[in-house]
Amino acid sequence: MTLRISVIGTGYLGATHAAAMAEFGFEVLGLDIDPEKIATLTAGKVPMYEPGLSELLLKHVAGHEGSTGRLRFTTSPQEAADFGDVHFVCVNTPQRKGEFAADMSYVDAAIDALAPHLTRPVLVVGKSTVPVGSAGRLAERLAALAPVGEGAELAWNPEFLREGFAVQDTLRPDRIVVGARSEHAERLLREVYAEPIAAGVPFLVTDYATAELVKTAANSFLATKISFINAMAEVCEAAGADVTQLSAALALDERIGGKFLNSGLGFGGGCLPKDIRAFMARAGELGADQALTFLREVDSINMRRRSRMVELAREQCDGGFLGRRIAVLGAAFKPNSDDIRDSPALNVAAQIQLQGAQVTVYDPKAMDNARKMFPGLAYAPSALEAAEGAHVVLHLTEWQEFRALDPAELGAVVAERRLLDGRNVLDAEAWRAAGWTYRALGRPS
Ligand SMILES: NC(=O)c1ccc[n+]([C@@H]2O[C@H](COP(=O)([O-])OP(=O)(O)OC[C@H]3O[C@@H](n4cnc5c(N)ncnc54)[C@H](O)[C@@H]3O)[C@@H](O)[C@H]2O)c1
Ligand SMILES: O=c1ccn([C@@H]2O[C@H](COP(=O)(O)OP(=O)(O)O[C@H]3O[C@H](CO)[C@@H](O)[C@H](O)[C@H]3O)[C@@H](O)[C@H]2O)c(=O)[nH]1
Repeated sequence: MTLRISVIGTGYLGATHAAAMAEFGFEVLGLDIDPEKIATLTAGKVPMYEPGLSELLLKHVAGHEGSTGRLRFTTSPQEAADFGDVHFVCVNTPQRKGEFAADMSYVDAAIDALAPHLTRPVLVVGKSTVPVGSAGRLAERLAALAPVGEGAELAWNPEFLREGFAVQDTLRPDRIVVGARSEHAERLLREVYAEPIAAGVPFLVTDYATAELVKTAANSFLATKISFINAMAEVCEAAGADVTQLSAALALDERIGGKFLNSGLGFGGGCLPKDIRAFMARAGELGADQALTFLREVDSINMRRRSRMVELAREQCDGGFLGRRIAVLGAAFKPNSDDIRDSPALNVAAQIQLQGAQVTVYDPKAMDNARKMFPGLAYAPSALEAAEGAHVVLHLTEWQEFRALDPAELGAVVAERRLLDGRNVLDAEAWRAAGWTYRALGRPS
């Protein structure tokens, strides 16, 4: 009999994971505490923007014409407990308010809601990003609360998907890492991931702590690489050098590589910033804080990008924002996503608005989320309309749509042709040729 899988938490990670499990051929039940999200998913709609996810959902959500019917959703933990042989925990682990540490209350609540209904042996698999040591603690909590006791086993299987590529990263990840305490758990997860394993995806089995650490170490490395190139951008700016040429040259060294070496406004989102901070906090608890002091620097370099961009915008406004109109292109923390969690673009927009400018934002997909979180900013339905009457245009999220903008067309509607490229991807020469002042972080003016 094929495995039945429940996915607890159907946000960016869980909704994609649930659809991918259905694509692998399993019967899947998604569980969330948010009834609106569950209603949307049940209607075959994706509550966020993630390329390819809508198609995958419609292919599998029960009750839709032509669907396999393998994917359903619920708000009842008891239904999920009765249904699943394997339960994936995909709930949020945000940064605690006013602290660096991760807020584990959602993971704890998910286990507490599921466990009392577990009356037969099952495998609970953590996918959320958690501080090292959490899996050991949760395994005990689970066995203590489940009527089946240690028959409710825990494994840890961190997730490495990138937003914007979530579907392909879930169906064919670079690697599958599993922290497991028994051969039974390993066997079940090999069955779950039989398809990617058959396609050659490496399947690594470790203890709990190592599996948890692979995740936080990977995100720390990625964040460090971005902050490294942004630190170089600061030096380039001081020395009159060009960081884009520098990174292109570094990238040709195969040992360094060009991925995650794009300088600009730095990293944001619901993962890298909070994950490096939670990692530092956890290392401190473990007495290993010295090992990660460099991450403090990685974080500060990253946050300095945002203030430097505000400064550069002020310089372009001849020293003062009062009464100036600023157009901000981009609100999502990265292109191909509507996610605005810790978005560098919106952080810069809000700072500039606070300092007296009139800021108008446009983003291809993140407008609704941005409006909810930053109701004080103005929004326009297109890049062209956002730019109307602007004294400075800020390009802060590198959507393909912005690369295709016509500098002459935009030039016709702005008050002044001043462009700040926060992502170092626009064609400086083309903009300058159309009469624009083009400035970017870490590049000569
Ligand atoms: N977003 C990503 O790209 C990504 C990638 C890898 C890992 N992660 C990690 O995965 C976890 C989830 O991230 P996300 O971006 O999907 O978050 P999210 O906020 O989009 O989704 C979390 C979902 O869990 C639900 N939830 C909260 N408590 C619940 C409970 N007790 N029972 C059922 N549902 C509950 C919420 O309502 C929400 O829908 C985090 O730990 C994150 O660090 C995220
Ligand atoms: O060269 C680069 C690459 C990225 N970024 C920025 O870094 C942030 C994060 O980008 P990315 O890592 O692509 O997005 P996420 O979807 O947040 O994915 C990261 O966080 C996830 C959640 O933990 C992990 O699963 C992924 O492996 C990890 O890449 C964004 O603001 C990007 O604009 C740069 O500034 N320069």
